[in-house]
Amino acid sequence: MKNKLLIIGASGHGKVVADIALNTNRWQSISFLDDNENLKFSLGLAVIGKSNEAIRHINDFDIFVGIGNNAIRKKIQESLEVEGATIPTLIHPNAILGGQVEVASGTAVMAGVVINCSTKIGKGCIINTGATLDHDNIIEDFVHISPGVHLAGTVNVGQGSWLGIGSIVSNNINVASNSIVGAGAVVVKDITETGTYVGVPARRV
Ligand SMILES: CC(=O)SCCNC(=O)CCNC(=O)[C@H](O)C(C)(C)COP(=O)(O)OP(=O)(O)OC[C@H]1O[C@@H](n2cnc3c(N)ncnc32)[C@H](O)[C@@H]1OP(=O)(O)O
Repeated sequence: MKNKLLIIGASGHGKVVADIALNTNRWQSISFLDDNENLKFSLGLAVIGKSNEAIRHINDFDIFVGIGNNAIRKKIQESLEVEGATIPTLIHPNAILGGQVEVASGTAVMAGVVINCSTKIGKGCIINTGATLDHDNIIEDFVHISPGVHLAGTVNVGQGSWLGIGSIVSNNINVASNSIVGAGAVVVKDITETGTYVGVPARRV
């Protein structure tokens, strides 16, 4: 671990990521890279360059991808991994994690999240504000669990999926990779085909 953190992406999601980092008191300095040339500061922290300049900072900074889009976050994190960047996990001090919970690198766990025991979260995920993930869940890499989502026990969410705000997944359900579950949807059956699912009960659109 280094004493400086660089966050790629200084807009909404990047700011929340920075806010977690500030709350952990792990880094002496935190700054951003962002492609918006007009953005000089975000959350009072300096934007020091563009996202394609990350590699040159690898020896001096831990680097975290603060971009909400799953596919873009995956692409950038994987290129950083190839270059040997140190990619931390960011867990808000007011998140509650049970026993034998694993959270991989590049994943952000926001304030108010509860993750119950024996759940595994992959790399580059977003576990957003106030979401609850119960026991024995498996969340694969580069998933976004939006604010206020509730996952019951033994739910598997495939790589790259996005569960929209306030959605619910019942127990023992599998969600196929790269699926989208709409805001407020309730998933009561396995999602076996990648697609967009909305409503109560959730149906493909
Ligand atoms: C901190 C943060 O901000 S994290 C981000 C949180 N944001 C979210 O979670 C947003 C989640 N997004 C959604 O729910 C979106 O509506 C999506 C992704 C499911 C669909 O978006 P799009 O692909 O643009 O679909 P579109 O808006 O064209 O809707 C298609 C149809 O599905 C319906 N629909 C869309 N979303 C939903 C939903 N959540 N529930 C029920 N019906 C829906 C629309 O009304 C429309 O129906 P119609 O054809 O009869 O008019």
